[in-house]
Amino acid sequence: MPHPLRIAVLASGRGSNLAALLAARDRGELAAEFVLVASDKAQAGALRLAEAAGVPTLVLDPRSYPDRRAFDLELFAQLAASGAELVVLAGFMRILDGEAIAPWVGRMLNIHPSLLPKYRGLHTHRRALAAGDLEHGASVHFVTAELDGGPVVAQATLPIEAGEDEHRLAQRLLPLEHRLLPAVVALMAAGRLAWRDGGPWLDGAPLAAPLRLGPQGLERS
Ligand SMILES: Nc1nc2c(c(=O)[nH]1)N[C@@H](CN(C=O)c1ccc(C(=O)N[C@@H](CCC(=O)O)C(=O)O)cc1)CN2
Ligand SMILES: NCC(=O)N[C@@H]1O[C@H](COP(=O)([O-])[O-])[C@@H](O)[C@H]1O
Repeated sequence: MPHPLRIAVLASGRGSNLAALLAARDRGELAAEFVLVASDKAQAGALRLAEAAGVPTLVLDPRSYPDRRAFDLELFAQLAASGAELVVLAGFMRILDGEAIAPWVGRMLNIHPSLLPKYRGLHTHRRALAAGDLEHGASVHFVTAELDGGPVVAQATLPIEAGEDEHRLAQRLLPLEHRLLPAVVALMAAGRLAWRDGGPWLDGAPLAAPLRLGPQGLERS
């Protein structure tokens, strides 16, 4: 029996995606040990969730560093020291320096609230509504230096409802995120999803297209 995957989570906000990961672990659906939750925001709700779950926490204040790269290099030095084998960005709101993350490409995932490659960056729900899109969704992708440009592993979609605003759309998307992210991380923990030859492989073969979140879980598209 392989050891549980050692996971560190970076979060800047409320931490509902962290909570979903912890819950999946507690249900026996995710063979993981959470070794650290780190944030750039001392008031992040994710830190309170981690403390309540007995997970070590770390806060680094960007204002204490001379520049972004110095902050990121320290952050990832701390992640390495934690023994993390996988880093999950769960609402982490800083663009990361390419040099700092280079050793972690293939070992870092992000959940992004859009159907990538549409709407990289911020304000995704607002942009989907402004574009008149009929559907929206979330993507889990490997993190690379290119912002939200790494290979997409899986996506979840939902129809956009007439007249809804960005806050309602965001709230309706969250439950799908809370299923999507743990399902992908569980594939990593089970050794089924891996990074080889510069891209994602699933069950021993290159992942040709993102998986889709269906009623029964992740499905090949
Ligand atoms: N090098 C990479 N860094 C990050 C990635 C990535 O794929 N490559 N993913 C993002 C997560 N993210 C969207 O999913 C995202 C987070 C933050 C921003 C952004 O513009 N941040 C601003 C500050 C915004 C704020 O403080 O409200 C900034 O860093 O200047 C865009 C997309 C995480 N990092
Ligand atoms: N660009 C990154 C980004 O916008 N991520 C989004 O931030 C929210 C965090 O919520 P949480 O703190 O409750 O998990 C989530 O909706 C996540 O997709």
